[in-house]
Amino acid sequence: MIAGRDTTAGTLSWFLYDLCRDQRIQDKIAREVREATTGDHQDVGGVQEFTACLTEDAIGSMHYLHAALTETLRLYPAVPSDVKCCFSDDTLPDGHAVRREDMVNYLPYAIGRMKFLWGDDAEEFRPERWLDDDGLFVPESPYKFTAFQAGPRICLGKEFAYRQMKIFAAALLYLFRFEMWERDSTVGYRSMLTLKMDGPLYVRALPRRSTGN
Ligand code: HEM
Repeated sequence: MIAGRDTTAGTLSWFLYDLCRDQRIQDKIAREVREATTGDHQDVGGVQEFTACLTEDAIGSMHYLHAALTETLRLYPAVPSDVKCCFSDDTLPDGHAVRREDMVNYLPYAIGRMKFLWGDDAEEFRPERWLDDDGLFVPESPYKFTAFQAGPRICLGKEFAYRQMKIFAAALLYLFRFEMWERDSTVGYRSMLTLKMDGPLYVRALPRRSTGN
């Protein structure tokens, strides 16, 4: 339940929060979703007609949405801290010696915000950092972007999670524009097994097509 549900649900909450704080990015994703699905035909009807346009190809072509979800996971990794147990005496890449049965924690939350890895704007939500000059998504090494862990025990549901989140986000952003209920309000986090918000996220949902964006 935690692996498959709290992770994606929590990530989508942080994603919505990020988009409420930057309407430019939100509108850009909504445009990409529209172009990839219904194109110029803006009046496809309701959610059922829209989801019929969400083909494999359409979802696969949403590079900016993919980048925005990845950027959300960089800043708000669903598993913010992960613990491992050493099978044998070893030396970590930085020269640190560990002994058999030592516990080692790594912190995707901290790693995702390190300036020496991500640049001076590491704390900024900027999906563009994941795109090449043609707007195509460029993945990072899982040893740098650690939200899904790395190596043989990397998250088994990673591709499924992206697909699920992209479908959900695309439907929401095609139909609605979201803004914070109280302008400029912020939320903090509670670090549990997964990264939770420390309170409710109050947002306002406005029908998007009537806004022209
Ligand atoms: C945003 C979504 C998700 C994130 C960030 C995430 C992250 C992770 C992380 C960090 C681990 C490694 C935990 C550890 O062993 O220390 C993991 C493992 C795993 N995840 Fe996910 N996960 C997500 C969604 C999902 C979904 C949707 C599923 C299933 C449909 C899933 C299935 C699994 C499974 C089965 C493992 C264990 C893999 C193994 O030990 O070989 N995850 N995930």
